Amino acid sequence: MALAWITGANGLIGNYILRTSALYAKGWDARGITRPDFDLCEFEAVKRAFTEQKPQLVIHCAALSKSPACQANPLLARKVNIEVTKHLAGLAENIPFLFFSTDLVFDGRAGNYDEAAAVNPLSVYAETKVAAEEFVLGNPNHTVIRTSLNGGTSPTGDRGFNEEMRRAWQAGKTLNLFTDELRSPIPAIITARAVWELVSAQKPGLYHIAGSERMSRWQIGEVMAARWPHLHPKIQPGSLRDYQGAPRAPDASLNCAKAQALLSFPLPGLNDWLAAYPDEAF
Ligand SMILES: NC(=O)C1=CN([C@@H]2O[C@H](COP(=O)(O)OP(=O)(O)OC[C@H]3O[C@@H](n4cnc5c(N)ncnc54)[C@H](OP(=O)(O)O)[C@@H]3O)[C@@H](O)[C@H]2O)C=CC1
Ligand SMILES: Cc1cn([C@H]2C[C@H](O)[C@@H](COP(=O)(O)OP(=O)(O)O[C@H]3O[C@@H](C)C(=O)[C@@H](O)[C@H]3O)O2)c(=O)[nH]c1=O
Repeated sequence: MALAWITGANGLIGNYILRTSALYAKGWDARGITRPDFDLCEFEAVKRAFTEQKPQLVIHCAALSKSPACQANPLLARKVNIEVTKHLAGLAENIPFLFFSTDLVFDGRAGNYDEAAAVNPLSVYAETKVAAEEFVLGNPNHTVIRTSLNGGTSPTGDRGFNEEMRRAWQAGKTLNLFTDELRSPIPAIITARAVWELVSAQKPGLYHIAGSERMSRWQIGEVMAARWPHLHPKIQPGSLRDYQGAPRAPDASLNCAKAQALLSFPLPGLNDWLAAYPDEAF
């Protein structure tokens, strides 16, 4: 079987892509590339490993993936999210390369964005993603996947939006959740299945892969609270107007019709998926 590198494999999405490879990617020998293997900013070490291992596919999930962290450390955000991506895409020039971008490349004024919509990043995180996308899409054999809030169980237990909420409630905190911020939340295990199907389709390019239901952060909080009543979850309605950080996109919901046309299954809405899998760890 041909070797596939999954960078960021200790993270939320990368770990699901790795874990589901036996199920959804039978032709691939998926190898997780994690920070303990090497720091992706050490370009010589990365090049040596790439030359020795000769992967035939790279799914690049590694990133500085939290908006606040990127806002606080723009240089590191650009190094990891742009320069690392450029280096890996360069090494993978002649093989399929898939890069993860975000719904936050949009300013959220319209919502229901398709792949033809104009980007307008409002944060450092989003700016780094736009710059990396442009480089990756310069290679017609490479792919950019824009996704929205992903949930699930991560190796560190704190990477999914659902995990962040659960930890806050376990600590007795009250979550102030925006009623006026809309996203397209998706279980990361669904993202992983869709990514493997895109790999099999061998149709590189730009794709949106996200949940089919547009939800506010408040609505997401309500469904999470209903799933864990034993945590006595406390939420209160909040507004973007009161947020002190970088400007936020009011409606970054994604239109995923282009990817959906290639998938063997319907991209679910979060509510429907949670109802269908009440016992799934989430
Ligand atoms: N999760 C979400 O809701 C969304 C995610 N995305 C994008 O999807 C991709 C995957 O996101 P997600 O899985 O949530 O991210 P995580 O933060 O869960 O995982 C990112 C991984 O990248 C690794 N990493 C970061 N810097 C380096 C480095 N210098 N060398 C080696 N490894 C490094 C981290 O290692 P370590 O564990 O050691 O810190 C971590 O395991 C990212 O590009 C993100 O921007 C886009 C939209 C939504
Ligand atoms: C959702 C939300 C956040 N916040 C605050 C908490 C936090 O400090 C800050 C940033 O929110 P988030 O951490 O959700 O970051 P956000 O900008 O929503 O980005 C998220 O979506 C995509 C892009 C990802 O990559 C995820 O990893 C995650 O970073 O806003 C609220 O006060 N109320 C809310 O309802």
